[in-house]
Amino acid sequence: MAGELSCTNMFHCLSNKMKMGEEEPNLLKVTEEVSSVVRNDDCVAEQFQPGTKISIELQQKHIQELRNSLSSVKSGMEQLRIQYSEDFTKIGRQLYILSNAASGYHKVLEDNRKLYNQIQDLKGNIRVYCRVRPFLPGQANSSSSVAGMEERTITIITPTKYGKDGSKSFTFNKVFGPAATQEEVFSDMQPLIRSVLDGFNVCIFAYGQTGSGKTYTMSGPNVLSEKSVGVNYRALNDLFNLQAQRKGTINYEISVQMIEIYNEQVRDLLQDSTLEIRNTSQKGLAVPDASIVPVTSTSDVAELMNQGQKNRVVGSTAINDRSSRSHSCLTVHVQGHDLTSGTILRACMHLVDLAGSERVDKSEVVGDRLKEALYINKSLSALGDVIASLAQKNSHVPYRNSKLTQLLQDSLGGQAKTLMFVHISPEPDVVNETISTLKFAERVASVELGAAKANKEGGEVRELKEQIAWLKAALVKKEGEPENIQSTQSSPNIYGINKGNATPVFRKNRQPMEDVGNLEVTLFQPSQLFL
Ligand SMILES: Nc1ncnc2c1ncn2[C@@H]1O[C@H](COP(=O)(O)OP(=O)(O)OP(=O)(O)O)[C@@H](O)[C@H]1O
Repeated sequence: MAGELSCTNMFHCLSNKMKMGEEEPNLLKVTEEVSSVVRNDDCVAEQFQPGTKISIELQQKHIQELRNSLSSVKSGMEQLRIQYSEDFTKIGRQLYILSNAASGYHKVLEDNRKLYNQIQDLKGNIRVYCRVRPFLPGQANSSSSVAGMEERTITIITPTKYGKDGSKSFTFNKVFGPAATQEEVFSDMQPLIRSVLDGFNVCIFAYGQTGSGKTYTMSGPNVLSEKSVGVNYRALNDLFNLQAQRKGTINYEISVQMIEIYNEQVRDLLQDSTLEIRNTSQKGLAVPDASIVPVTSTSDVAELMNQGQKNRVVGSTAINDRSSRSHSCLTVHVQGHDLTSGTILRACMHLVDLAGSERVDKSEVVGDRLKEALYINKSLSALGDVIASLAQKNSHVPYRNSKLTQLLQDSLGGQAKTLMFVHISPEPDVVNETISTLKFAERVASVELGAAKANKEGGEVRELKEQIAWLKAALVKKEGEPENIQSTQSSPNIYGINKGNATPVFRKNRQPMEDVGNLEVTLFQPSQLFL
């Protein structure tokens, strides 16, 4: 009886373990346990009477059957194990091949992207990125005017025409959907932003109708967090990091200006005063009178941005409470001195948040607000005209038609790298605005400006240019001072050495040189002339 129990228990135990799929070492252990029970049962059988003997024999028969099935299970398991291990090896090999193919595919994609960007760089196309704003909290988001999005294409459901709905697709350098994060957006434009440290002028401008997310992209939402800060903060932060990394090879000085164009008046946001745009591209400063403040950390920048934001003209329209009725521009000036080659570079980056591009009738405005809207429309259409004449490669480009185009002149027609960030709202009731925005953006994308050039020059070229400039200046000064001819002949003062109260030929600081473009020239020391 004891044998029967232990055998049955063992059988259950064995089958349970097999059901549970325990590993083979366990199975072998169980097998040994069963065998030992069976051996014990054999001994027990000899001690019983004939009646019980039959049942013992029966049990022994069962046990034998069990043994047989156990050994067939064992060999089955062994075969399974071999089969599994072969399958695993095969799967491993296939996974290896697949992962190689996948990484190759990603590399090809990455190479394609780089090549595409290089072609863009060579042609100097204005890059155009498109961003779709998500529906805002509390808005019904059952239907969107965006029918589909791919990496570079966006499809919009066009309004019913002649009784049937249609769709229209637009292709740009990159399309960001409503779920795109600030980090994703920034990381895509990061290489462009970084090129300012290599001497390229950069311009990024946010375009779109009121409330489509321009300020969100450039600065961030009203309440800022590390995750939600926009391009402006991230760009400066990135430049500071690079500045620190390159310390020892290149010394960079970074400074910022913040201006606003409101009703065709240029205002300094860091001083709250009115200014003029001047054609002073040689100095790299479109608005030389605006305060230019050196910055060394993100907290400096945050402080300045707060100050600038307070001075911004913010109105309220029927479309968006937080609507800004002016174009704002944060300009980052960078000057670098390569400590090994002596090269000096100077570049600037305009980060522009344009005023809303919606039509006047949509804004339901009158009085001052109407005046603002008209100015905005005027400057944006001047921007459109400039873009159109650049696209047609006209000899005359009407930059002077608005303050905005005057400000962006160097970035649009010069040798800058330009990115337009076009924003659209997903609501179907503004689809006409969305389509006209995207059409404008498509035209911008077709403009080829020619390859951008870095504003840097090697030490030797710079020195030669400095010498020429210095000699020219000395000549002009001598020509204007005939009474000094005698004294100059007897005691040459062509180095501009200050004699008594006479004004020195050069001022103490750096002197801009016309033909050096953005380069700022270090004061030429007379003693260097004959070195
Ligand atoms: N990508 C986004 N994710 C979340 N909220 C967004 C996004 N884009 C915009 N918003 C929100 O939408 C509202 C309008 O955005 P924003 O003020 O940036 O528009 P705008 O185009 O700058 O308008 P304006 O022309 O008036 O300056 C804000 O509340 C903003 O926080």
